[in-house]
Amino acid sequence: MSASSSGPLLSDHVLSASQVSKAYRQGVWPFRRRNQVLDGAAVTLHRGEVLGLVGENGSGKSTLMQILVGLLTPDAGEVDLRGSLGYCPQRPVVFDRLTCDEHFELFGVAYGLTREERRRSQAELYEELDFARYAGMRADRLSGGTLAKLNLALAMLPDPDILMLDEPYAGFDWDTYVRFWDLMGRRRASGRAVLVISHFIADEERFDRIVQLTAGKAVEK
Ligand SMILES: Nc1ncnc2c1ncn2[C@@H]1O[C@H](COP(=O)(O)OP(=O)(O)OP(=O)(O)O)[C@@H](O)[C@H]1O
Repeated sequence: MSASSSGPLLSDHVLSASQVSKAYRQGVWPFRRRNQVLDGAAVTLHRGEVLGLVGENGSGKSTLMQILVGLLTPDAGEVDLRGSLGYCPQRPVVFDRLTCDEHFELFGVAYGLTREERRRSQAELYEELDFARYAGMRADRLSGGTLAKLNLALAMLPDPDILMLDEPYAGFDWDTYVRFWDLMGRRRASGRAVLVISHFIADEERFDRIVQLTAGKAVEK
């Protein structure tokens, strides 16, 4: 696998993955078996595109996304990333005892943002996702929906070129769901790209394109 995160956006695609294969090995001998989850999957994401990744439960959507962001090594395949990346995992990775504000501070340092950049982006995200009133609350006291907002906001904090979201709005109420799509619309308009794993049929018209994972391959719908 080769994964690069290089330089200016010279071509239209910000992400291109081809021939991606991954099998999980399960059980112990003599009952050991291979679960071939991805079998030569390919996906391309362009500037200013909001792409939906759909498929049945267990079809390998999260596995593919983890490979695309570099968290998981595939058995075979190439991933070419062109630009900065933000990733929102299906299960929020947060620190129970830290408040929302403290998460922004910590992630701001990790992303290499200046204090001013981080403060500006943080204030916008509180406003856009409407959760400023929880700024001082610890993560382990947040409701599921507010935790999902924090998870999304942390991925968006550095305003990345490519945003990868694994079922980001499972816990959102309707108002937040609408705000979410407004935000994605603005990213599209500014030439940023988004890949979203979704289960909602109702979302389909909101995507520019949809790729479906079936039998380990990604097929355009
Ligand atoms: N770490 C792992 N070890 C072994 N098997 C795994 C592991 N992670 C996922 N799997 C298996 O790989 C298959 C694909 O899982 P994955 O989570 O990628 O699917 P998904 O399409 O995202 O599912 P869902 O829609 O339920 O979120 C499933 O059969 C799952 O049990």
